[in-house]
Amino acid sequence: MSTSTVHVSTPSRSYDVLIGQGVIDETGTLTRQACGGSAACVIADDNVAPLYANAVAESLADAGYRTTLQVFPAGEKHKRLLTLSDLLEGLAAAELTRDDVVVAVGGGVTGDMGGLAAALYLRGCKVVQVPTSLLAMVDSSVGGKTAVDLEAGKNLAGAFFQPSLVIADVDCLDTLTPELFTDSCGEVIKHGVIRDEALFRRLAARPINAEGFDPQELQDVICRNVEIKRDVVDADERERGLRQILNFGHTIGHAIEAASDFSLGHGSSVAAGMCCIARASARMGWCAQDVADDIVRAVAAYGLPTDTAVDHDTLFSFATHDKKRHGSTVNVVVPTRIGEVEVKTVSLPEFRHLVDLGCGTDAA
Ligand SMILES: NC(=O)c1ccc[n+]([C@@H]2O[C@H](COP(=O)([O-])OP(=O)(O)OC[C@H]3O[C@@H](n4cnc5c(N)ncnc54)[C@H](O)[C@@H]3O)[C@@H](O)[C@H]2O)c1
Ligand SMILES: O=C(O)C(=O)C[C@@H](O)[C@H](O)[C@H](O)COP(=O)(O)O
Ligand SMILES: [Zn+2]
Repeated sequence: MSTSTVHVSTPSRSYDVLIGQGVIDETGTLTRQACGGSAACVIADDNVAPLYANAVAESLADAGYRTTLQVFPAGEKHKRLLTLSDLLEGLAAAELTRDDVVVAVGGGVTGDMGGLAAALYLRGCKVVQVPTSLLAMVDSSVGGKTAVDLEAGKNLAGAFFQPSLVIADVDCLDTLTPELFTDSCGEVIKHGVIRDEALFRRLAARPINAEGFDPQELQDVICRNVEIKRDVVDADERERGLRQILNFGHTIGHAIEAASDFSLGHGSSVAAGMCCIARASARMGWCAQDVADDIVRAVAAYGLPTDTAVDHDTLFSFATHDKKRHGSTVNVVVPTRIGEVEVKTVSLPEFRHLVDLGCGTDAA
C-alpha cells in the first residue's frame, strides 16, 4: 500500500500530511527534510510512550537529532496548564532552540498540548505531529488548533499553530482498543455530515470498526477526512467564518464532555452533541426530520451515544462558556442536509431552547 500525501496550505504555513503503513519508522528522516534543526523533543503520554515514542526517539537520533523524551500521564484530565508547564520546563531543560522540533506522538490530547508547547516555547519552535489515534489522524493533527482545558471548559486556552509535518501511520491503529477506535468515529461521521454525503452514506451503511477492517479502505477514509479538513482550514485558518463548520456537534458536545468530568471521550461527546443539535434543528424546521434521523441512525450504528442525560442547566452553562459565544449570542452549526451545514447566530434564550428541544429527548 503506498503512502498518501495531503498538502495543507494555510497563510501561516504549508505542510504535508503523510498517511501510510510503516511511515512512523521514517520520522527521523522526514523530520530532518521538513524541519532541519539539531534537537528534537518527543512528547507522549504514558500509554503511547512504550508503544511508539521510544522508537520515534530512536529514529530521530538516527537522523542526527539530539533527542529527548517527555512523558506525561494519559487522559483528558491531564490536558491542563500544569502539564503544559512541565512540558515547557522540559523543553528549556533540553535546551531546544527556535530551530528545533517538538514531536508530538499520540492522540489528540498529546497533539493539542505538544502543539501549544511548541507555539509558546521561545514564542514558537517547530512541531511535527505523529497522530496515533484515529481521531488524531482524521482531525486533531491537522489545522493547527492547539489548546489545554480550564476549569470552565474545553480548550479554553490555546493558539493557532500549524505543524511543519504530520505523519499518520495507520499501523498504529492496531493497538487502539475497540472502544477508543469507535470513539474516534464521532469525528469521522462529523466530516461526512458537514461536507461529504457520499462519505456519510458509506460510513453509515458499512461502519468502520477496529476488527477486520481493510487497511486500504481505512487509509482511504482517513485520507478523505484529512482532505475535508484541509479544504476548510486552507480557506479559513483562523476560524473567522467557514472553519466554524468543523465545530458541528461541539457546542453541546463539549458541554457533555466536561459535564461527564471527561469520563466520556471527545468523539462520543461530539456524536451525542451532533444528534442533539440535529434533533433540535429538525424541530425548528431548519432541516428535514429525515436529516436528523439519518444522523442519529448513523451514530447509533457505531454504538456511539445519541443523546445525553445531563441536566439542561449544566449543559447550557458549559456551552455558553465555549468559544462560539459572542457576548449575548452563540454561533451554532446546524445541518441543512447531509453533506451541508450552516452557522446560525442565536440569542442565549434561543440557544437554551435548542438545548431543551434536542437534549434528553431521544426517541430513537
Ligand atoms: N486540535 C484539534 O483540531 C482537535 C480536533 C479534535 C479533537 N481534539 C482534541 O483531541 C482530544 C481527543 O483525542 P483522542 O481521542 O486521540 O484522545 P487521547 O489523546 O486522550 O487518546 C485517547 C487514548 O488513546 C490512547 N492511545 C492513543 N493512540 C493509541 C494507540 N495507537 N494505541 C493505544 N492507545 C492509544 C491514549 O493514550 C489515550 O489513553 C481531545 O482533547 C479533543 O479536544 C482536537
Ligand atoms: O479544527 C477545528 O476547527 C475543529 O473545530 C475541530 C474539532 O473537532 C476540535 O475538537 C477542535 O479542537 C474544537 O475546537 P474549539 O475551538 O471548539 O475548541
Ligand atoms: Zn472535535
